[in-house]
Amino acid sequence: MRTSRSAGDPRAPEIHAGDMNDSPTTAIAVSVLRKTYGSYAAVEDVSFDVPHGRVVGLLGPNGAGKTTTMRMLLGLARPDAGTALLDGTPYRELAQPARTVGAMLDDGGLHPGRTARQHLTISAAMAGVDAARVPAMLTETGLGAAADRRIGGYSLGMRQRLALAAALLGEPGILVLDEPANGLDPAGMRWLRQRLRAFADAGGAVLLSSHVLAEVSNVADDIIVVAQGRIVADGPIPELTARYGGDLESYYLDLTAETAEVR
Ligand SMILES: Nc1ncnc2c1ncn2[C@@H]1O[C@H](COP(=O)(O)OP(=O)(O)OP(=O)(O)O)[C@@H](O)[C@H]1O
Repeated sequence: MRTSRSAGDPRAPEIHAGDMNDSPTTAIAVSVLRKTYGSYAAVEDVSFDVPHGRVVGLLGPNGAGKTTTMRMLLGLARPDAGTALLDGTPYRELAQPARTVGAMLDDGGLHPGRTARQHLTISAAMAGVDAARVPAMLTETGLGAAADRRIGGYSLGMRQRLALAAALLGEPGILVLDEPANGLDPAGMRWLRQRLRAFADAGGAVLLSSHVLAEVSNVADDIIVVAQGRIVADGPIPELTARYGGDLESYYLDLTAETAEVR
């Protein structure tokens, strides 16, 4: 279970300490995480947990600290303080990272001169995953027909599909996805929504960031809202938005109105 749930006043901070137990139901445990760039605090005392079986949307204005939080979770940025654990272990200490967590950040280091098939085959080898999964992932993400074309000629949505295929390659139990729906066509969005739902229903945990609130409403169970590096709300969408008739956009815009200015 998550550590803190409170509908309360939607403007009231709902900050809570992360649950540091290593219960097998806790997929992601972030505790008092902090990251500064010079004297600038991009992430300040951020704590939350994501249990297995849930899809959690990480929301916040531009520059709020979402990507920085995900980068620390994935061992790509070193926290100044705090911990970020995946199934109880920091990313850098995972024995087989690709089997624990699938990630989609930025463009995932896609090489324009390679084909999607080559990219996934190399990714599989690096992750210690059976390359036999590659054709299935290409088909599942709708890239079968484009698999042998160079990535340099791919559209944004095609690159997103490929990044998702790479994230799913190791059959991980956790997904950390930064703006996964960005550029996807309606069929791609529906596929993603259904795939993430099925993933969570089978016991997987998903943390995804998005600015498309309607899409988050459709796919996520819970949301975490960050503003200016701090968590300002955390809980199930129906509870948090009850006073807004379930309208996530109205709730979110009200909550973040005072922090809408990009830092
Ligand atoms: N390497 C860096 N050096 C300096 N500042 C950085 C660096 N990375 C991030 N920041 C700053 O930290 C803050 C948080 O950035 P971050 O990318 O985490 O925001 P975000 O919530 O993901 O935003 P967006 O919705 O626009 O993607 C921003 O003000 C950003 O400029």
